[in-house]
Amino acid sequence: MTSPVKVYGTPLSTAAARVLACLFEKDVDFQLIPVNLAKGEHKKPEFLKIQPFGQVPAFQDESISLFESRAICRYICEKYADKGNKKLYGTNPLAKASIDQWLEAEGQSFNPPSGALVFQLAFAPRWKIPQDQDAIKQNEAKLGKVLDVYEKRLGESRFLAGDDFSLADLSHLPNAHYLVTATDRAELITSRKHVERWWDEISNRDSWKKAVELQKSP
Ligand SMILES: N[C@@H](CCC(=O)N[C@@H](CS)C(=O)NCC(=O)O)C(=O)O
Repeated sequence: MTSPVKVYGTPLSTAAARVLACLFEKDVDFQLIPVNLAKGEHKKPEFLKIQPFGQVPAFQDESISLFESRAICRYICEKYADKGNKKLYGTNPLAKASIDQWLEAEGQSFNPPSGALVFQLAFAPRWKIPQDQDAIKQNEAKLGKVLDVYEKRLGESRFLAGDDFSLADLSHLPNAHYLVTATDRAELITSRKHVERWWDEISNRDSWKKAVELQKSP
């Protein structure tokens, strides 16, 4: 019997939540090994051996040890191609290319401004860090422009990469979730008809609901 894959991190981390949602979508058993960021466990030498940048998540499966959430998700999809949602990372080069394109758009265009807004609006107040109003204004404007592109795309296509829910859609869930549920800028998503329809559909997937459930008892 093979042992479950290991995820090091906390489900409250957006990057770790991406990997957890992917594992649920692929129906792959995992063991979550808590890393307490508040206690600085991610900067300890033992952890730096598996994540040299000192960030969560880190991941281990048999002899492989990986970091970077999107790379981990791609590995899970390739290694466990026959399990769970088989279309999550496409089944042919054309589908994969489109998924990769929107996965890159998430990492390069959506994540920076949405991550900055989530940090400023949801986490800075919790951690008693002063909010940077200029950063909020600039990132809100940047994210608005990105979401205008998404609005057009999602007016033509049910999901970002086509007719099927994919890793590209899944990868947006953690930041979008905090934006909608933990900031007062939910309208960035809900004021755009097609983006809102997409958000409703992807955030109601069982895989994401299970990842959110884990956040309640991290
Ligand atoms: N690009 C990385 C980002 C990882 C990341 O930023 N993790 C955050 C939590 S969401 C973290 O560990 N922050 C603590 C730190 O940077 O010291 C990934 O996708 O895995």
